[in-house]
Amino acid sequence: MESLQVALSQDFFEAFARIPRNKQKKVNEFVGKFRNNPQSSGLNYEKINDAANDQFRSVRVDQDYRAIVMKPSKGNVYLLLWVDKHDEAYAWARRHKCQVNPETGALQLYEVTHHEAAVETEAASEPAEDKAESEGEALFDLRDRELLRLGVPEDRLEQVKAVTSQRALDQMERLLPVEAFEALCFLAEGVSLNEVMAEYAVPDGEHEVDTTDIDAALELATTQRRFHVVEDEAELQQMLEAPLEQWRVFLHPLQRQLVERHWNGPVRVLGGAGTGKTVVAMHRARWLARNVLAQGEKLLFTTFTRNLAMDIEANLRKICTQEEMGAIEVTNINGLAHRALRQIGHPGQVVYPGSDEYSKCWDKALTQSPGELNFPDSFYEEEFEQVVLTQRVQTRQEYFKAKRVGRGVALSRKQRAQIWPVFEEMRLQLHQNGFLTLQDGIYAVMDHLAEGKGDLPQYRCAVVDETQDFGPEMLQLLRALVPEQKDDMMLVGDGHQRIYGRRASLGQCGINIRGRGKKLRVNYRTTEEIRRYATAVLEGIEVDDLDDDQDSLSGYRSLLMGQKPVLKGFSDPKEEAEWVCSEIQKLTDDGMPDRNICVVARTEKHLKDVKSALKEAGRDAYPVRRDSTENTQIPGIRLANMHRVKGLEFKVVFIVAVNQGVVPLQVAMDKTEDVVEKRARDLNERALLHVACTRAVQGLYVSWSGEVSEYLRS
Ligand SMILES: Nc1ncnc2c1ncn2[C@@H]1O[C@H](COP(=O)(O)OP(=O)(O)OP(=O)(O)O)[C@@H](O)[C@H]1O
Repeated sequence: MESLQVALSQDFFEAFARIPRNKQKKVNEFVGKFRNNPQSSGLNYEKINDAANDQFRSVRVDQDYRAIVMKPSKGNVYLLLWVDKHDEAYAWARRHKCQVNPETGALQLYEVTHHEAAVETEAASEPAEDKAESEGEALFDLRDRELLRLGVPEDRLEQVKAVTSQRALDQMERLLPVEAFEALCFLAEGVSLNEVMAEYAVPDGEHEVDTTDIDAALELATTQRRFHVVEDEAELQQMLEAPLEQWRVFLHPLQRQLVERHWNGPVRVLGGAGTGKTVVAMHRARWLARNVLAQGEKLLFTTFTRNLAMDIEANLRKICTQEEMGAIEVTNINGLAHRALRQIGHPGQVVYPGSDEYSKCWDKALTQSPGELNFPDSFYEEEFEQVVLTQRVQTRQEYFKAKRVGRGVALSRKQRAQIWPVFEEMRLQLHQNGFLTLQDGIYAVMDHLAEGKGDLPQYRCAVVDETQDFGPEMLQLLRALVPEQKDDMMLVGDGHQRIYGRRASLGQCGINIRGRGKKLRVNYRTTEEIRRYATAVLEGIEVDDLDDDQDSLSGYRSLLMGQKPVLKGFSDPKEEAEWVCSEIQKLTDDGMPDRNICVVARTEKHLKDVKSALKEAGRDAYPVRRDSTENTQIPGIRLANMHRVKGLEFKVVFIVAVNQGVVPLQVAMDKTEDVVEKRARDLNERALLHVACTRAVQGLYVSWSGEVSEYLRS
């Protein structure tokens, strides 16, 4: 007998997540039975009168619940589409269509009748300005053929051609298959037809589609973003245990294209906040472990921040087998450098700028500064970090030749000679105290590797998240640890989220991406309203593409719609803190678990008033830590500074104290007098606010007391 297969739809998991726990157990048993034998006579298939698709059947889960199943006329795959209470399940079946698109070959699921009525009513109550807009020109100047190739079903062509505004398009969301809606959204956002066609359309006239062949449809990446053929019982159980963690199985076709193929060298993945870069990186690591690593070979998965590395390791465990995990090493880049230094037996202790030890060395070094030049102390520190350390300058002669691109003050040869003693003294101080900077530490490791002593692990592949924050020496270290070859590296990042350090170019660090890579455009995390607000914070700012070009934040789209961010100013911080508490109270009264709420400020100090107000209100609150994973199960409001929330997400985010002088942080800005450096810091500060805003999934509250931050004034 031909073996039977079961594919579960993404919608099924959403429906499953919504039903009560005791019923989930029943559904779980049912799914197990169904998967073992979808044709089992005990399953009571019932035809649904008036269903838009005559292959839809309802199947009894228990007395109250029914699952909606598609029983194909041909082939050996059964589709499990929905689960709900009896009447609701039937209503769902009457409202949806599931069929293979004759043009694209993808299996599509979309609404038929319910929302058509809704669209009419909503159109009748459109605000005046939208009505005016909707009487205007058609939004899409496309031929039927192009629309069909983008996956618009034939029976929707006329409606799509009649769309005259973004709002009218938004209202069609459920009436269109997701891929077609997404493609139209990008066109409406101004992404060029060529780009959208390249990413979404089927090649013209390339293949014949058999609309009854569900097996073939399930092979397509477009189908796989919404349907998954379950491999085994263990996978099914994992999926049902965390039905909302859909990233584990349902990849966007663009994500899948990046993950499941061989690349001829390093590949770069760009994408704004929340576009699923980390998800791509994790799936890539699994794919490499399965398809590329030979016995005994290792993969390095590295990030900039420590807590993100820990989160990633915990998530990788959810999608990888133990054996695969055994070949994957997850660590943040500083941790990797520290360990390598120990392994090569380097006696130095790494010290970081801002630490007491480092500052003491500087106090001594600055005694050598030539008074006649009148440079501020900050100038020397910046010059040391950005020129001397970055270019490994050891001698006065080397300093004469060093490139000073990006420094605000030009220096003559004579001036270089005058200031060199400061750096010489700094190196001496560090050395005498047994200290070394991270950069020097990394270079020591690279020297060791270059000598070929063979006592440091090398990796077959590396997957890198948060690449935008890696300094040049870190990228060079990666290059040294991972020999150049096919499938050697994947680097994901977003220059708009650079909150540490400065720009480094992959190419200039020996990582040649040569056009390999893609940009992810669909924001999976935040609502469109929050995404737009967070993008506006960076308006007019130029950001690099991690290599030698520019990147931009246009051409993105979130598919979730929601409330506009709430913005509110107060005359003093106590009032602001009370407001935050009362808004939190409203949210928790409405059923939002407090663990899903995070209050963020530029620094810990600016969380003080909210902390006391929460305490007075008898609420649990605890800080997001640098060195632990974010355990989403522990109750309590989360508190964090802006740096700490990078890479995380919360249902609701409150950003407090967005005051003039705090955002951007005046003390950080005042530390430099160099104009170029000031601009770089301003960018980092804006990026911090952008990062904080983009952590919010459905609710964003931004507040201030006294004068509002200049970043919010426009
Ligand atoms: N294919 C997918 N299906 C469902 N959810 C997804 C998918 N891809 C990503 N997500 C979800 O979207 C959210 C953002 O994903 P992720 O953290 O990978 O984005 P990112 O681009 O790395 O974000 P950031 O740069 O802001 O840290 C997460 O909740 C993730 O689970």
